[in-house]
Amino acid sequence: MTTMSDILIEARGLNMHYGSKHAVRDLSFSIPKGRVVGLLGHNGAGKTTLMKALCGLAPHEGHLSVLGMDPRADRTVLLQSLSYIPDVAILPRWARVEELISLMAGLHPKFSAERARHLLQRTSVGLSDKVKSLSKGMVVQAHLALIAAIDAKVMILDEPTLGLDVLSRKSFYEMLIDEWCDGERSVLISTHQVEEVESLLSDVMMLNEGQMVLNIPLDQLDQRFVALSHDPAAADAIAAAHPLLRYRQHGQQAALFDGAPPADVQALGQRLRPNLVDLFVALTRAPELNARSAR
Ligand SMILES: Nc1ncnc2c1ncn2[C@@H]1O[C@H](COP(=O)(O)OP(=O)(O)OP(=O)(O)O)[C@@H](O)[C@H]1O
Repeated sequence: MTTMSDILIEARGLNMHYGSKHAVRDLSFSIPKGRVVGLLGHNGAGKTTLMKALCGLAPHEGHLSVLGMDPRADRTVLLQSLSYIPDVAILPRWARVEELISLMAGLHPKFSAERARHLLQRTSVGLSDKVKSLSKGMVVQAHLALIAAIDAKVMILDEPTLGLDVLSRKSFYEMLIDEWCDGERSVLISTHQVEEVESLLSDVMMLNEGQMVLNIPLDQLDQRFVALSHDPAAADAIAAAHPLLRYRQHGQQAALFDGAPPADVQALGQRLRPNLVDLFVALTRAPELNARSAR
């Protein structure tokens, strides 16, 4: 059971604006310790904006607490226990990796140079390499090794594997999960690679046009959503039961329901495991569905 002291991040009635643009709308959620949370949403959904608020980089309205602090007012103290990798690479190109380690050791009280060197051994990045000589994937690995060497409680990663090939993405996530996640710390990751992160995540939050359309632990997906594969002959009866989404899986027609459809409809198909990609499509494509899905 999660207690109040386990909550690392809490938002209630969070709103954010850029001028007249309402980018984040009335979000309420909490992230306890020990979670790996995926933040999903189409381009412009509000993921980066929310992450900036969590790091104290953008003003917000409503209640927001990160590690018990107000991210805007307590930013300097908060950043000792919160690590953030933004969606743009920020490692200085002129520096050698070993110089970055010395720099971090001088700047951050919770940074361990020894740990950074250990983490770098998992990568193909050498200590004497200059950042400008590294490939995009190597820069991301080096960045994660530096950030994961900080003894923080929360890590915020904004599209960390953008532009990387599949092997680099895999080794990035392996390092994160093996070396940083310890059951106490939590990480929030925004990504468009929904399929790929599904097996890593403990929870998923989906944003659509600034609103939360789903916030659920992945092990509860099966309880809430019902996916059925069915014969073409049953299509009309299935459609009449108002599924969230009709799609094809393994060459068969399928339908996804929010909650169990009536027993006579369930009897028309075989139950499938709902996957995150289908849910994402269902909950973020049709605005009229979103209100009833955001329970
Ligand atoms: N500096 C800014 N000034 C004005 N509007 C902005 C600014 N930054 C973002 N927005 C707007 O706020 C909304 C949310 O943008 P945000 O960058 O948070 O989306 P995102 O989910 O991170 O998208 P992406 O997946 O493309 O990175 C969008 O409509 C965007 O145009």
